[in-house]
Amino acid sequence: MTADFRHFYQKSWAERVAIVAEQTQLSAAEQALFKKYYLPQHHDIIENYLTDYPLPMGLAVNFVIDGQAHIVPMVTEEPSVIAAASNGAKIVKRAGGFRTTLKRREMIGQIVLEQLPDPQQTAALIESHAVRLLEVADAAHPSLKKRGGGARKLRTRILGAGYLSVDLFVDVQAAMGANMLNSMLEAVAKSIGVLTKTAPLMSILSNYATASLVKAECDIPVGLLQAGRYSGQLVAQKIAAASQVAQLDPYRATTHNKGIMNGIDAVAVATGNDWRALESGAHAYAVQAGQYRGMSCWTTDGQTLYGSLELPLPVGIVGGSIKINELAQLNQRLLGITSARDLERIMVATGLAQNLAAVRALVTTGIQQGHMHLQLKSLALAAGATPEEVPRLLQQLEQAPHQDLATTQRLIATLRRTGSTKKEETDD
Ligand SMILES: CC(C)(COP(=O)([O-])OP(=O)([O-])OC[C@H]1O[C@@H](n2cnc3c(N)ncnc32)[C@H](O)[C@@H]1OP(=O)([O-])[O-])[C@@H](O)C(=O)NCCC(=O)NCCSC(=O)C[C@@](C)(O)CC(=O)[O-]
Ligand SMILES: NC(=O)C1=CN([C@@H]2O[C@H](COP(=O)(O)OP(=O)(O)OC[C@H]3O[C@@H](n4cnc5c(N)ncnc54)[C@H](OP(=O)(O)O)[C@@H]3O)[C@@H](O)[C@H]2O)C=CC1
Repeated sequence: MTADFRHFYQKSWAERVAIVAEQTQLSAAEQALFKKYYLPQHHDIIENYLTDYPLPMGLAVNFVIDGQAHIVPMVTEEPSVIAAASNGAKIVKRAGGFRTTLKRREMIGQIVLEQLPDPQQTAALIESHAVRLLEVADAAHPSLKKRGGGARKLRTRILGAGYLSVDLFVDVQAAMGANMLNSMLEAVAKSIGVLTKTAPLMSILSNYATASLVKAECDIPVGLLQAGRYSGQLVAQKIAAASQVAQLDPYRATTHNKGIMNGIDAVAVATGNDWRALESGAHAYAVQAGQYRGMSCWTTDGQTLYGSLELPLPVGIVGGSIKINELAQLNQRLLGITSARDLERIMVATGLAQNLAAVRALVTTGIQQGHMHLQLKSLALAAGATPEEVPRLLQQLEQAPHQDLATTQRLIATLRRTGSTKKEETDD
């Protein structure tokens, strides 16, 4: 790289493409990709914008949540995620659907004070001015109060080593609220600075959104879980056992939780929400009593499988880039939602459906049968197959002793040479 990237952000789009093309020796065809996915309005969303990056969007079906039927748009690059969510949702639908509970929806922000000789005294001083400080918070973003939201509570926590966290709880209404809350926190921090005669270290929302918890539950008669040669009762026992392992072992819990986030992240992206915020909050919440554990819990009494998942899911239906993302808007219509609370309920149910399908597959056929069957399409495309060649290749790949790139490339070569993959079949 020899180019000077100073003020790169002030260059026009064509200038940026020319610089990148020269620096990395891009062909005309490669540069054309930037144009293919370019959306002018996205210059205003991120910095140094070059192009869009397409991800597939599909629909998970069969969801019944609190008595309402839903289709769930999901954006994901991973095969079998949407099939699995639909599969889990179908089982729960037959059992009457998911129930959800959402008690409150507030975001928490922190103002951290440092080097305090007597944190307890500072905490008491701040708490004695709580009413005034809540007014300062509301004045920093008055439209929120007009909408029925606003600052609700102030709490102090002594962190040790001379640090004190002042936590502000805010009802952010239909938004995720990070920016609104940050503005409020910075205003309150100034007042606290004057009050305590110390300059706060920092002010920022916390993604550990414990005041935005939502829970999904389901009760499944074991007969609905039967899979191949496994009775429903046995499948229920094995799912409960897998759930227990995820409570005991962080190695398993991490994968168990990845399966849950397969669903939640895909809905977060489809609705224009900040999936990094959800990921960090969800994993932090999975650390109970000092150990990282499975986020969901499955138990059985031999007749019914009981499932539950509780997570902090601070999402919005306005704010951030949601209003300027046409597909995020359209997806709210597909979901049939008009509030952030509705979106939280659907997301937590999607996580539980996803988890049910994955764990049921793990304890019966194994994950590869269903997952690899769908993954093979990606493998065929990655090996260079045309969409027209994929169906014939899949038939052959299903039979092949090794479902890998080299085998797939050999099958494609044979198909193109002979019009059939038969020869490769005998070669292998
Ligand atoms: C893949 C299935 C669903 C097949 O399962 P199956 O038994 O062949 O499905 P089925 O024929 O009984 O169909 C049941 C329903 O599943 C859906 N379904 C079924 N097939 C499709 C398809 N092709 N496309 C779209 N939807 C599909 C569809 O809704 C269908 O209902 P129907 O439409 O027939 O009324 C099943 O094996 C499964 O759920 N597997 C789990 C796959 C999974 O979790 N994938 C995620 C990637 S692996 C991972 O990242 C997470 C993990 C596994 O590590 C987490 C963990 O360890 O806990
Ligand atoms: N740690 C983190 O997670 C951080 C995340 N972020 C980012 O912050 C963004 C989210 O912040 P957020 O404050 O939600 O977004 P915005 O800054 O966009 O604020 C919300 C906007 O929605 C408008 N609005 C319209 N109707 C409503 C309603 N009914 N309820 C509430 N607001 C309404 C508000 O209008 P009005 O102005 O009239 O009130 C405001 O303009 C995300 O992009 C996230 O990635 C930023 C910093 C840190």
